[in-house]
Amino acid sequence: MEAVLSVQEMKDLEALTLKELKLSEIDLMKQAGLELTEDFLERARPEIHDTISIVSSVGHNGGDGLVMYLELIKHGFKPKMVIIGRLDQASQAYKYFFEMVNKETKIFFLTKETDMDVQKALVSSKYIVDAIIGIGLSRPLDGFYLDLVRYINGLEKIVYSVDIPTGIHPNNGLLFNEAIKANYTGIVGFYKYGNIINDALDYHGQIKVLDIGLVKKHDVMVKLIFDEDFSIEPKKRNHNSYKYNYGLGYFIGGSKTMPGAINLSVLAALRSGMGIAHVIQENPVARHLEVIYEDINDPIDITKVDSIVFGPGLNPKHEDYKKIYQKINDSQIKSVIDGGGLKFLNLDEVKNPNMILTPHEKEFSDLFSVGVDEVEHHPFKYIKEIVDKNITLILKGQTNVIANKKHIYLYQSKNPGLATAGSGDVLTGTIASYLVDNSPISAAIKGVLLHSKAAGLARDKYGQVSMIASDIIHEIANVLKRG
Ligand SMILES: NC(=O)C1=CN([C@@H]2O[C@H](COP(=O)(O)OP(=O)(O)OC[C@H]3O[C@@H](n4cnc5c(N)ncnc54)[C@H](OP(=O)(O)O)[C@@H]3O)[C@@H](O)[C@H]2O)[C@@H](O)CC1
Ligand SMILES: [K+]
Repeated sequence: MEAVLSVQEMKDLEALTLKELKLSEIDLMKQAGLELTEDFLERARPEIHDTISIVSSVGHNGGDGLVMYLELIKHGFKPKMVIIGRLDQASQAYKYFFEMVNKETKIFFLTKETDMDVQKALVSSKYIVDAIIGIGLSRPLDGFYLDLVRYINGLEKIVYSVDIPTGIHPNNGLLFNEAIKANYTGIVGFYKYGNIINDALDYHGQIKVLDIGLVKKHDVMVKLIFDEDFSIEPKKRNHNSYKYNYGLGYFIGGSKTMPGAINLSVLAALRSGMGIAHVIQENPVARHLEVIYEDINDPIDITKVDSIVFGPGLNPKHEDYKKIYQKINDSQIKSVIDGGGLKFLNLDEVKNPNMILTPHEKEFSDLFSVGVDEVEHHPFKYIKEIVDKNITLILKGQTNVIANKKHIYLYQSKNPGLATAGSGDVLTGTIASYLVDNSPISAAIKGVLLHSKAAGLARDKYGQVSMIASDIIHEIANVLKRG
């Protein structure tokens, strides 16, 4: 599990470190540059005769680049140093290292007149270090900056980005207009939001977080989690037990046009260990031998049910579903609200503290009646708004957000094969199964992890293009057999 910070938290931590450890900005920049150089040598593995260009602007990201220059020459490399921006705006710490580099080499300053020289330096390099802009990026790139980033991307060199690829918004991971496509990124101190979410995965290349001796922050709410952080082992089975010991689930959803969704959910739950499952579906088409099908008008005794999935493939125009939703909301039943079920939800009227919402980004933005763009730009603002209402949230995406009032966990499956119809329905089933014996947040985490591991096996078998949602269900068995 790794802390993920906002830019402000990172800046506060930097200030705290300087104060508590009585360090100067020069000390900290030096430490960052040292760690970045070690990482660059270790992961990008340049050979001593390889040509390297370090491209810096005049902020502290550029300062890290200057220290890298000084370290690389100590290791026997002969890098070229390119600087863009106005030196008169640089900090004292930057100027300190600038003077040292200036004594060692002829620096290429990027201006209109020197444009061709810089191009030549970059073209002749095997490696380019991007120390242009880091977490101080405050607006879209334009002018020389934009041209430079485009030029570097066009060269297809081995690029190592310092802290974050230049052009990625440090607080939301979105591309402003253009960003460096890195092969490696050395992240200074701690993950920032911009290293993880939205466009981040497509621009960072391989990442590593570098310890530069910042003081540790203990009250971090946002954390990146990994498979090994949580056990997903299902409930142990006794010989002397029967199906109700492993949970009774209700699965409500499906419609004429989407009869499969609720079936994917129920089958995933059964495969994940749920003991017995009922489906309530308008016009059931597909019927599975292991499932009990009920009519939408049959009364459900909600007090006997261990968990409910409400919504996959559900047609929200159907009035009877509204009554069921109200019953769920008026109770404390552990429930997963997904797809069409989310349409009944009014965030200000949620009463049930055991609800897990599983929207994708569009459904998430619909909950607030805002555009997708808005939630992409300010994801944590909206996530906090939901969890403050005592709701557990799984915001599905290439980075999944799993959150409640106390924690915001980020989890990356790194499996583009998951972008296939029905994979979200399967997820509701894995969560429902864990809900029988776990709190909503634990079930949410375990459900996401099991789903992701099973999807990983499905990808290994069928490839990320051909894998489909049913394959994920089959592979649940292989994950649990192994685990
Ligand atoms: N946090 C830590 O503990 C440590 C952090 N460290 C390092 O410091 C980095 C953060 O440094 P930072 O705050 O100086 O910001 P940085 O990324 O260099 O950018 C600011 C410069 O970019 C400019 N600029 C902005 N947008 C622009 C645009 N669109 N187009 C053009 N220019 C633009 C902006 O200009 P201005 O907006 O002032 O005109 C200013 O000149 C961090 O990523 C890490 O590498 C380590 O050294 C030590 C420990
Ligand atoms: K950078």
